[in-house]
Amino acid sequence: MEVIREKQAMRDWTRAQRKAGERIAFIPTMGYLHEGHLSLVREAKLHATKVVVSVYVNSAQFAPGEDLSTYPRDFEGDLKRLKPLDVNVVFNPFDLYNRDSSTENFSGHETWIRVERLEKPLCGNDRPIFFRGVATIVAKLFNIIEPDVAIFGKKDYQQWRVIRRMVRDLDFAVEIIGCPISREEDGLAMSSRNVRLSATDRQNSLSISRSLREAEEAVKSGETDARVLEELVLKAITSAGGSVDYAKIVDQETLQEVKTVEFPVVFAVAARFGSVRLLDNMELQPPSLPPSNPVSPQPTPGPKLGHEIVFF
Ligand SMILES: Nc1ncnc2c1ncn2[C@@H]1O[C@H](COP(=O)(O)OP(=O)(O)OP(=O)(O)O)[C@@H](O)[C@H]1O
Ligand SMILES: CC(C)(CO)[C@@H](O)C(=O)[O-]
Ligand code: BAL
Repeated sequence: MEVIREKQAMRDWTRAQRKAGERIAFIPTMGYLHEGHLSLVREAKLHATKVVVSVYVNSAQFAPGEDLSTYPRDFEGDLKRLKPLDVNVVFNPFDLYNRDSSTENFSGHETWIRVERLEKPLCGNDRPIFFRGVATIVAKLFNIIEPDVAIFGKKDYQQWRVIRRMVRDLDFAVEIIGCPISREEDGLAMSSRNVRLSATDRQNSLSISRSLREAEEAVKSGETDARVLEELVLKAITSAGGSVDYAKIVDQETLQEVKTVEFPVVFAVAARFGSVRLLDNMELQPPSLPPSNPVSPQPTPGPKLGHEIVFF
């Protein structure tokens, strides 16, 4: 497993591999890796012959006052976790922006990607520059690494949708795959930030996944009123001491709020316990639709891996 820190060395590596007939999968991360990240690596190996994982905490997606300075980091631990999975390259650049050398700001960088509609709801309300930062860094990473396929987790559902849209709209030659959420045994969605939860908040944060499961059961029993379902989740989380940024049932494609659960929707939640902001979500199908109903029409059939594969 090679660690590459320079853009040009990364590009040279990919181009040499492609010349040799290899297919390259890429997993962008911000490090402090857990089983959720490793599940993306395993998925990547089903789609490619070589795997690149980036570890880069992208300051451009954090607004002032957000948790950039306390974001957990453990690069040596990350390498130990990736090694047994036969990852080929860990791309760990020092900095990817052309910054004014005397400051930490972005005065040397002025090009930003906005996915105008999809970036606005849900996390876009609470993190005003988040998706601009994510779309821009992912575009830069795609340009540097030039992967054939890139893997994202559906834990960050809106991020996955934003990236898919960017790839489609800007004609990136990369296939985007979304993977299911990996959970702890008790149901908490795995997240690097979980490590910052106090023992009490860790316990109380289970109200998120538990109430989402209750909402899912309610839908199975015939409840289709989105407001009723949202209220159920909101109450469960606030009663457990959490503060809800949003608990919304939205269309899986447009991320616009729906009134009733009549077509494939996703119940998306962001909630804070202490200073830790957690995301979780559940794709919901009304009982009348078969559970395997695809999220979106597939232009070409993909391999049957149980995960949504989108070709552009
Ligand atoms: N529990 C999980 N299941 C599946 N994918 C995940 C999970 N957690 C993170 N990922 C995916 O891993 C990739 C990198 O995410 P990132 O490094 O930000 O980790 P994270 O756990 O989401 O951290 P945090 O939410 O604390 O920022 C993203 O595509 C993200 O969706
Ligand atoms: C996609 C990403 C690596 C961009 O910095 C980040 O938002 C993440 O880890 O989900
Ligand atoms: N996984 C999303 C990265 C962030 O919250 O900044």
